[in-house]
Amino acid sequence: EEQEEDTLRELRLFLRSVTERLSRDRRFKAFTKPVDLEEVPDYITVIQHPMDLSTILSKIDLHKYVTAREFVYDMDLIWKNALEYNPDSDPADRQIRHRACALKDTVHAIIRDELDEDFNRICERIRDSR
Ligand SMILES: COC(=O)N1C[C@@H]2C[C@@H]3O[C@]2(Cc2nccnc23)C1
Repeated sequence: EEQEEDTLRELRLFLRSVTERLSRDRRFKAFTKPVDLEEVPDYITVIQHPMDLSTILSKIDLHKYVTAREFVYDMDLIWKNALEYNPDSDPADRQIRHRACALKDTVHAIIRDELDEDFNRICERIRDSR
């Protein structure tokens, strides 16, 4: 009903604010757009489910997320993909893995600090009812 749409609208506002904050952080530049599959042709053979911040922003606007849990699942894809595709000891791989870990810790800290538990439970009940 209308109250549910009000709740989901508020969730989208929160998820956009988190995603835009992360997109402005210079540490996360490599995560802002999809990896270019023409520049990196083997990427799609290694990573089955690519994800990036611009794709998450598009999914928010397409109403793909009804809970923060689904949003965090896609955020976790970003840093897990980076750890998987960049495993080597060379400085470039180490730098992107460090940034991937920073992304993971930042996302989880923002959700812990800024997502109200009762609001989250209302979103989860909406999802379970659908
Ligand atoms: C999230 O970003 C990544 O996992 N990567 C891995 C790719 C390998 C390396 O860096 C990336 C893009 C790139 N493009 C051209 C040549 N080499 C590279 C970004």
